[in-house]
Amino acid sequence: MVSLGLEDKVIFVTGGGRGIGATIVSLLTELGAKVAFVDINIPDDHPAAFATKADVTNLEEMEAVGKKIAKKLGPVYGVVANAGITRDNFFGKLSPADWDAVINVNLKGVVNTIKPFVAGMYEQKSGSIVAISSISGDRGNAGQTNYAATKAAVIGLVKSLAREAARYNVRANAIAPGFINTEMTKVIADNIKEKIIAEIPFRRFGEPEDIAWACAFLLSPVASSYVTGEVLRVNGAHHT
Ligand SMILES: CC(=O)CC(=O)SCCNC(=O)CCNC(=O)[C@H](O)C(C)(C)COP(=O)(O)OP(=O)(O)OC[C@H]1O[C@@H](n2cnc3c(N)ncnc32)[C@H](O)[C@@H]1OP(=O)(O)O
Repeated sequence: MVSLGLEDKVIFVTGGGRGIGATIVSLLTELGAKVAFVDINIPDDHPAAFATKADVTNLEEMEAVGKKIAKKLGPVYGVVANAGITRDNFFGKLSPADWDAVINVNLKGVVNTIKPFVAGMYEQKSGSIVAISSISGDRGNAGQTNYAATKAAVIGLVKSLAREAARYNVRANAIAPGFINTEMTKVIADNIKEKIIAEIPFRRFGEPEDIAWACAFLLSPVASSYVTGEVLRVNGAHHT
């Protein structure tokens, strides 16, 4: 029998209440990890070892959550910065508030998610950080200059952090999902969806499980111990 080596590893996920995050929480739990997550709403029927309401835009809240997780579940091995929002519109129509909201959650939120845990990981000389970027940060997407800017920024963050963290045996990677069937993509108008699907060789969106398995791979100290500073595209070859 082989294993991904995630049994009893404490892993923290943001935005774990629904969508891709909820699927990541379920899969990691099934793989034996002790999973903790935050979201702005917590569903009643989640499988995690610990869940609490918290806002990723608030560093103090995230630091308090970090302390609670360590106390309840033990030292954190893995962090998945998944929480994200969209405020789509064409560049000329995006308001300053649309920029601020997206930057606060998708970029500062990722910083606030990782920050409380790095010192502990460095001390343990073990850890894996995964940030959820996006195809929009990789190739751009009309209507998403704000979202794409934050998702590209996260790639720069992770690549730089990987270089800093390697000496402590801590890895940092990003996943760039393509269009995945979740609430976030459900709201795209049908005529736009058709155009997007026509560009995807598979002619369909991906599923949250596709991202959850990529995440399990990047967290695994067995499967990806020499992978760091990498961006794993999971997008059905929706590249250009
Ligand atoms: C990928 C992830 O990581 C997850 C996600 O974010 S999922 C959400 C992804 N978001 C998108 O793809 C943006 C989709 N676009 C929109 O929601 C809207 O177009 C908008 C809010 C940006 C603007 O709305 P609007 O001002 O009413 O303009 P709208 O009529 O929709 O679009 C104008 C034209 O641009 C096209 N268009 C808009 N966004 C497009 C896109 N992303 N790709 C291709 N074509 C697009 C429309 O089809 C339309 O074409 P026609 O004039 O030929 O009909």
